[in-house]
Amino acid sequence: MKGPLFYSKILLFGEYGIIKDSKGLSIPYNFYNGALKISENETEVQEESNKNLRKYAAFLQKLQKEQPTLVTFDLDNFIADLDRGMYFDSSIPQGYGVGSSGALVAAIYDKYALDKITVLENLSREKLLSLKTIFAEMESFFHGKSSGLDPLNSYLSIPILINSKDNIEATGIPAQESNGKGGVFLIDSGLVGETAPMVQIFMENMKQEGFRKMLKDKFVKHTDACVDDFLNGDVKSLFTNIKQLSNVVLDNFKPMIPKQFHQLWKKGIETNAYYLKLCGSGGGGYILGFTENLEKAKEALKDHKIEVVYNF
Ligand SMILES: Nc1ncnc2c1ncn2[C@@H]1O[C@H](COP(=O)(O)OP(=O)(O)OP(=O)(O)O)[C@@H](O)[C@H]1O
Ligand SMILES: C[C@@](O)(CCO)CC(=O)[O-]
Repeated sequence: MKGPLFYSKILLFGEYGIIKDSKGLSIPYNFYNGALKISENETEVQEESNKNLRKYAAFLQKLQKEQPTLVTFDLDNFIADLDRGMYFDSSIPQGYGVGSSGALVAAIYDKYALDKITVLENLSREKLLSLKTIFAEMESFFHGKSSGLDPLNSYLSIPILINSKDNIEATGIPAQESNGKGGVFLIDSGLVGETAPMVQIFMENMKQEGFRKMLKDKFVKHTDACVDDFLNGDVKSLFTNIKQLSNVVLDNFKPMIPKQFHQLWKKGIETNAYYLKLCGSGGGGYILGFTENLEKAKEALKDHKIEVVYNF
């Protein structure tokens, strides 16, 4: 047995901000995917995945007991499938900011949720919001606090615009320029990051008034502007705003940027060759880059592995 594929995602804008009501824009990233699969002779990796899913089944049992009106699952079937060796067969790297746990949550909801909201029906704003609320609870097992956006993106496989916490919509993004000079790219930091401790640091920082003010007056402001510019195809304004965002993140989100990238981050801002931002919660995994000139950026970053994900 092999279930449907669920894809990785890239949160282009909105990490952390969306926990506190900024805009956000998340797009599917079809390069990686995962699916639930049952096979008899399990490898070590498959066994590990199966073990993880067992812990997750116990969590879902508790969740549906505590919040029966939110969501319920066919847990008997889930556990029976786990006994038959089911695991999440996934190429999505874990702790890389591209939503491995989100794809897993989407796959489990798709297969085992009762009365589920399906992709095929007309998805009103209310239904999208219900889905996001369910996914936020389901993903909290992996993340601590979660917005639910990653699983939603993976489940629907379309770009999602977050206007605010309770106003989200499916959206289109401007078509790519196939021979555009500029682009968005991923840099592999070579380190595994963990979302939960990063979100914890953020929540701790949010207890300080100065940090809250910075978030509202700078981080959220630039994030919102970047989302608007990206969707409007206003590339010139986008780069003005992304430069500011890159600066604010370097100044205020240091624990989320691996040390060996601080200098590289700064160099981008100083030379205007590229601008870096967090990809998801940071702390390792991928770093997102924006450049008006991919050739120039590649030259400046020639010691690093780069994957282009969008062309301007
Ligand atoms: N194939 C898999 N099988 C079982 N569990 C998995 C699998 N892939 C991911 N997970 C679970 O998801 C966790 C990783 O989730 P985490 O939120 O830390 O990172 P991420 O989802 O890759 O990154 P981000 O949320 O920043 O995009 C793993 O520790 C594991 O519990
Ligand atoms: C850091 C965070 O904002 C994005 C992680 O992809 C957490 C979340 O909202 O799920």
